[in-house]
Amino acid sequence: MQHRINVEELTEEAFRPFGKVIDLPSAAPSKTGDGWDCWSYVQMLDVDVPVGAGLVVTKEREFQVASMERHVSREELLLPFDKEIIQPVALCANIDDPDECPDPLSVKCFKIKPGQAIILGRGVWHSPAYPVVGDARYMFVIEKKQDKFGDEMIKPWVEFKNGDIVQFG
Ligand SMILES: NC(=O)N[C@@H](O)C(=O)O
Repeated sequence: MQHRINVEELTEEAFRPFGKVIDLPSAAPSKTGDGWDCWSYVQMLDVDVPVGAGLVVTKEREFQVASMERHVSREELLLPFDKEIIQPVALCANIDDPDECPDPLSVKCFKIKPGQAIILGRGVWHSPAYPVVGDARYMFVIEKKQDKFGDEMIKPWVEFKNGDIVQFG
């Protein structure tokens, strides 16, 4: 079955079931200087071992997703470099179930603009992000450790229940 959903703007409230949002706070900066304002800490990444960074060049392609991965033991910070990206996510129903499949009915797609970032919660299903237009580059930061169900395998992708497909736009 095919499902069709709209891409949503990234807001703290809409993204809450999937993790945390990093964006400029409306509150006054905690530090300022000559020509700069600083807010810290705007968000926390919960880790217990060193983190590593990965880079993805994501290429223009059809807006549809059939499978996702998840990291049940680790949060993941993710941010676009140069251009807007779209991040599909799905709810984690049971973080202790190694055989869980992502539920296509829980999928949401969020637009992340340069200057914004997300921290995916542990176990939250996600596909690689998509570029809005053309090709784009994004970075992710995650603990360098084995995940509980071994999602460092070569092929961590799990198809949606019943082989469903989610299209977005
Ligand atoms: N988010 C993304 O594109 N990739 C990471 O989740 C990863 O583990 O490779």
